[in-house]
Amino acid sequence: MGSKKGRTMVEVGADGVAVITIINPPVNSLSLDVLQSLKESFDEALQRDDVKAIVVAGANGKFSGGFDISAFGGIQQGAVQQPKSGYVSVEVLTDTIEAARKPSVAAIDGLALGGGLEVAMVCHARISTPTAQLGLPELQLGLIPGFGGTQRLPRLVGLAKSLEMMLTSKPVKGEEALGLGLVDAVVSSHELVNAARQWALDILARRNPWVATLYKTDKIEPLGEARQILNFARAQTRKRAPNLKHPLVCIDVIEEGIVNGPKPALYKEVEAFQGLLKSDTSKSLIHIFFAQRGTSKVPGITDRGLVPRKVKKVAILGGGLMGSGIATALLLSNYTVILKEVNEKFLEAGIGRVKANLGSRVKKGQMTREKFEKTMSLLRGVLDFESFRDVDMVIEAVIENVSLKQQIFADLEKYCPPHCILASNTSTIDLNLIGKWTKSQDRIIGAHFFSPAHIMPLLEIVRTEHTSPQIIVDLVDVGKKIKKTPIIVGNCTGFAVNRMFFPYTQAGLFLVERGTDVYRIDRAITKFGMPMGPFRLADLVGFGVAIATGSQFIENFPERTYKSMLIPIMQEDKRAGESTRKGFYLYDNKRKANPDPELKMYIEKARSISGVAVDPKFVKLSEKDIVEMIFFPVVNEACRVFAEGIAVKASDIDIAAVMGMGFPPYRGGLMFWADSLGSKYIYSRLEEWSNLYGGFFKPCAFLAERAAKGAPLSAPLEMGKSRL
Ligand SMILES: C[C@H](O)CC(=O)SCCNC(=O)CCNC(=O)[C@H](O)C(C)(C)COP(=O)(O)OP(=O)(O)OC[C@H]1O[C@@H](n2cnc3c(N)ncnc32)[C@H](O)[C@@H]1OP(=O)(O)O
Repeated sequence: MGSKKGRTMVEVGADGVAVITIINPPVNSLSLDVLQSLKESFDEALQRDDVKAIVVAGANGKFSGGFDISAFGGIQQGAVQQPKSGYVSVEVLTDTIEAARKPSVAAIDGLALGGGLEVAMVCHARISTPTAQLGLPELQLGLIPGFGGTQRLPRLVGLAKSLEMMLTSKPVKGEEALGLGLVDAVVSSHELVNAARQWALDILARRNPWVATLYKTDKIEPLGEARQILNFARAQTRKRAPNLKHPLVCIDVIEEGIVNGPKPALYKEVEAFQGLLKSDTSKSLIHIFFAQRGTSKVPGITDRGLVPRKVKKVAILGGGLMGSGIATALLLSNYTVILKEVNEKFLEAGIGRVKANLGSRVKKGQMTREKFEKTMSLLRGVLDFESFRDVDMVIEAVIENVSLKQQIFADLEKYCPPHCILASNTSTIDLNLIGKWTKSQDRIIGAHFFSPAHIMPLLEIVRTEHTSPQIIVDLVDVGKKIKKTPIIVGNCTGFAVNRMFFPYTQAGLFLVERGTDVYRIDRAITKFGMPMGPFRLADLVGFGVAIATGSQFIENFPERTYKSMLIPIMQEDKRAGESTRKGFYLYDNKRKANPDPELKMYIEKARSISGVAVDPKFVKLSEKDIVEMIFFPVVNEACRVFAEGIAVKASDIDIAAVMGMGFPPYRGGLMFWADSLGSKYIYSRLEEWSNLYGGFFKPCAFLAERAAKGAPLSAPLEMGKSRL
């Protein structure tokens, strides 16, 4: 027998209250061992004559983060034996705890998520702290609540609110939970367990109600109204997430409880849960959950026991779109920020942008006026380097000009203290080149944000062969503090995300020149699950940027660049994308994109420059073929990024694709999705296209090798092959 994963503990006080504590660090997840132990603890408490009432709590200030997600993999593969269907939900939670002759109260601090909240909801009352987070985020994992949550949450907070909580996976905090009726009282952390004990005794004395949540009816709407709410939620879900089935399954299970009663619905819930656990969607989303947490674990860097140093004051060079966005992100996490510009006018504009970013939060009610003023007071604008003498980190965010950046880094070395992290937000330029005139190569690092920097969740941290591990660990820590998911990548043109984006646009241009309709391509790609197809994206980014970054790629990877003149021709005609209100689409006042019949003219011109003719096969290309011809070149590039050691793990590429490109998480990220199709298949298609249409499609050596072995693309590289 392997060692047990977590347990519960029972302590009986002189007041006759048994406190059952869930202990399974770090988040007290409900492993099968914890659940078994919970059942035994309850059996003990219910049998003992000296126990009158029960409190359930979690160790170390966290109630429970829910079912143990790391056990799902084993269950999916059949390697872990599960208890029989309905055992936990019905036999343990409903028939043992909720139906007990002794009252129980949940004492909730920290987290009560998923199965954690479901355990709390079978108790006869709940007390929480104001900061506790309560929610059912199972849908985020492609699942539905499986321990009765679909039945009990609606009965506590009403149908509409419970649907919102489940469909968005968003938790509520203590005070809101109190207002909703999800908890019965809110008290401070140090009073929590005693308040829960007293509440339990008061239930016993009938001073507080003894509620079996499953049979509560006062919050559920009458059948007709309930059906309306459910149908509305169905329609919205179909519109918002047309590729996902599990939200609809969730709504069906909730409806079952309203129509046929909650007890039979508990069995339907379990059955649906187990079915969904086998789905590709849940496998993909669970993969993403762990991949996201794995990005900050880099062998040789984060396993050395280095402690991140404290970064308090950060200087940013350049108050343009990127610089002001980065400043906003830092300010929002209470960093002191110095913004440097070259003249008063630019400085004022930069500070104005930060103000506007924060101001829009005030408008949306996400920030109080007072907090806004306080946050703005952390920002100081400057025109020279004098105040750089005590900064802990600098982020350079000026235009992409090599000699300008070289000069700046030489200056930084002079003015900044020796411990200061010297970061550049460049998206394409080699960091070694940027730091060429300094002796500080070991503290130069890339901090590549995505626009808008205060909103996009990804931060590419670029290390060179000189960057010291301490500097990397420091920047990862700052990244996490400003709520970004950091991925650590090697130094090259375009790093991970832009290297993948490049063939995305290029493949689109290739198809269009051969006769596939621009709008059909974008539609097929958005149907696949991308937020935007390649052409709508090019409009958003703007043709100026697209051409500038494109030229970096042409220079560095000429053999695999598809050279189309379509974008430059349009740019010349003052169509430069959304900012000029014309690009591949026409834009109205409300930023709505409409097809433009004039586009044909430009396409014909580009076609004749490339010397290609319309091919009827491409005019009628199926949606599946469009998706594959756009994404297989992207997979091919991702394989290079992996094989070159630019990304350390395939799962980092998955996160880069999901958070940097908007690749649908329910497909598990780019490499995970590619593996679901198989390396052989992808290789054979690219090989076929490469023979027909040239080097742009040529499968790389890594892909060829994996295909020949029938090996997954995501399998780790052999040791020692990585460049870094
Ligand atoms: C039958 C039931 O209905 C089914 C379920 O309950 S499904 C599970 C529902 N619960 C969830 O989805 C919650 C998932 N967890 C989270 O959202 C977040 O981890 C959290 C809000 C709990 C904590 O966030 P945060 O403090 O940022 O820490 P985070 O890095 O995410 O997690 C800390 C560690 O706990 C692990 N962890 C978190 N929740 C876990 C869970 N439910 N099971 C197993 N491990 C979990 C993480 O993998 C991470 O491990 P690591 O340190 O080895 O990387």
